[in-house]
Amino acid sequence: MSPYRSLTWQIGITIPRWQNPSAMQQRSGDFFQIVNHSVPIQVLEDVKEATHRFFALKAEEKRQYSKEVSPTNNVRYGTSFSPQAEKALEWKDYLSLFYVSDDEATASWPSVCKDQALEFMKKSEFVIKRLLEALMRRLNVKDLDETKELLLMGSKRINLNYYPICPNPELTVGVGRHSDVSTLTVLLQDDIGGLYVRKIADDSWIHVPPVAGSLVINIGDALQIMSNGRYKSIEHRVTANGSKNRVSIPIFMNPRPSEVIGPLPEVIERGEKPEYRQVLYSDYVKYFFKKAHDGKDTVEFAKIG
Ligand SMILES: COc1cc(/C=C/C(=O)SCCNC(=O)CCNC(=O)[C@H](O)C(C)(C)COP(=O)(O)OP(=O)(O)OC[C@H]2O[C@@H](n3cnc4c(N)ncnc43)[C@H](O)[C@@H]2OP(=O)(O)O)ccc1O
Ligand SMILES: O=C(O)CCC(=O)C(=O)O
Ligand SMILES: [Fe+2]
Repeated sequence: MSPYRSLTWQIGITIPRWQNPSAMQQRSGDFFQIVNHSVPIQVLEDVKEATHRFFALKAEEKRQYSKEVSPTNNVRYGTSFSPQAEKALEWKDYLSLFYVSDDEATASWPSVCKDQALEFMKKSEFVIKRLLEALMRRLNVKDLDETKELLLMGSKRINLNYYPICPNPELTVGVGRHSDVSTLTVLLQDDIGGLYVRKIADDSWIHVPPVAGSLVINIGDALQIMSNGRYKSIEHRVTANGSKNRVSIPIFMNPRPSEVIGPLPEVIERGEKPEYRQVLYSDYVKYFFKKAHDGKDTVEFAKIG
């Protein structure tokens, strides 16, 4: 049994103590969806609405947050993933908001969406911590103390993704195949569909059906590295849609950029061979953003041998 499978079992029995039972709604490989997660449904609805509101702004209003002119690196509006490196652009616009503090967010995030984005982040923290605690227990890490908490979730980023109707959806993608560079990603999708995850066993793709009120949980590369490969970040992609606009809102929980990450001491203390070297997290993220989406290749950056 993979550690992740037993984690999903663990969550199934742990969640009744935080909120309600029936946490596990859908699960496929290393992705799963949770319901009864304690984030109020209204908060989810509000942030989806706020996302539509931001992308409905006039082009010149949105453009003031683009990389070229945004007064802060913490707010970035753009198209596709890494346009300078891509042969063809992805059919997606995004607003990426890096969390520094409530005051900074209030001062610099766009007013049409900042309250709703902040509220979604804050209300998700409880479930994220419980998930990380459960994941850590399987790695022999008993306590999520302050140092571990900073290592796992010392920096947070929320993206508002907008996938406009595409006239020729078969000719492009919404998001190319990739794994997230986060520790853990909590993703809210709307009811349109189009997110697929890759099944490790046979290389096939599984659609992640929208489930009302659910959150998709996705393990990222940072946790793959810290768990010495016991947890695997999952490859995923999004198709373009020929008839409907779609939004999704991922919250990426990350190590701080200045953190050096590698297999956790608790994982390798019994002589297990480290599969990954120690890497500065900001170097890892810069490497990710430098190239077009390329499946799970980013993690090779940290692989030994
Ligand atoms: C957009 O489609 C996406 C996005 C994603 C995103 C996933 C994540 O964000 S996971 C969490 C990432 N980790 C962090 O945010 C950690 C904290 N941040 C940092 O450490 C730094 O911001 C940095 C990422 C290391 C970059 O900092 P800096 O050294 O100041 O360099 P920059 O000039 O700002 O950026 C370098 C290069 O990367 C591009 N870039 C940076 N941030 C983003 C962003 N949020 N979204 C898109 N691109 C970004 C930036 O444009 C620069 O490119 P140049 O061409 O200008 O060199 C997952 C999947 C998707 O499809
Ligand atoms: O839109 C989605 O469902 C997924 C988006 C995604 O993978 C990302 O932003 O990293
Ligand atoms: Fe992703």
